[in-house]
Amino acid sequence: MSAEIINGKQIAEDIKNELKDKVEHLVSAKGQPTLAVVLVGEDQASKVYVRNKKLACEYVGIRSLSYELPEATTQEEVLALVHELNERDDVHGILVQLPLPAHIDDDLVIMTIDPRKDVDGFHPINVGNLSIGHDGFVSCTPAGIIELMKRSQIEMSGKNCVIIGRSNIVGKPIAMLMLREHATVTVTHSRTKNLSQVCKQADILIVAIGRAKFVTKEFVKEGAVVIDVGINRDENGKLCGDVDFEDCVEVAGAITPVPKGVGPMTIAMLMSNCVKAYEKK
Ligand SMILES: Nc1nc2c(c(=O)[nH]1)N[C@@H](CN(C=O)c1ccc(C(=O)N[C@@H](CCC(=O)O)C(=O)O)cc1)CN2
Repeated sequence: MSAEIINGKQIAEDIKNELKDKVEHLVSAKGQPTLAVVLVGEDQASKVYVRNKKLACEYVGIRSLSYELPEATTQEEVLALVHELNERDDVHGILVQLPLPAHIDDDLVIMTIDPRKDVDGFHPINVGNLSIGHDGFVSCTPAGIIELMKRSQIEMSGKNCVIIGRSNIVGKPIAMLMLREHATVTVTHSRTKNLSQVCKQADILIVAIGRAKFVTKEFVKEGAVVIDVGINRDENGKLCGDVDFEDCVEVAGAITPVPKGVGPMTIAMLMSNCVKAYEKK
């Protein structure tokens, strides 16, 4: 039996179309929703993501203000820009693309963003709100995973969910969100014993470890939902996930591909957070 392949690209398009309609009706005396996009340095992947975010903004009807700064920009200069954007009434969301160059402290920059404009959901106040179940911005990749499952009619309540990876951007927030959906959650990492056996207990397996094709069919229970958050290059330079797709597709009940799985949802949820920031103002 072959798994259902979850089409993240199509679901992301649907979300952007819904947001476009909403923005058309929302735009008012408050002016156009506006996202400030800050990119520092020359990371090629980051440049692609930022370009795609700006294109998504244009599609949905969000104005984007672009700050593309050279690698040599100092931490103080980035912090000064964030302070300036915090103060501006016509800026509703601030996005600082990660990773920042090594001489800039990511955490300090994130903590400087006004939590009400933190559309990435990385600020400790938003992370705290998520963990106690209060309203706030939820980081885009984990929010996208939940939306992907909801729109694919995947039941989460009461299911056994195993997450591989404990990063602040994906592993920890997706654990909180799966708890919110009433799943039983296990977070695994590099020191977890018998990893493949733990994963094989999962009804829903979420993989975010950044190792190309790490998860093979030995990790997957027959019929399980497999969500692949990885973006890697294989030995031939081809884009691939953390899951060995060809191997797992025969065992899983549903699976996300890479590309066109979770990735596009990250950008759709960023758009959703921008509209939310605008509505809240
Ligand atoms: N400030 C942030 N920085 C980073 C985030 C983030 O959410 N906020 N996440 C990642 C990168 N990322 C968004 O910024 C991101 C990654 C991948 C995709 C995506 O659509 N991927 C495509 C493939 C694209 C390709 O060809 O390379 C897919 O999976 O289909 C979107 C956004 C780190 N930094």
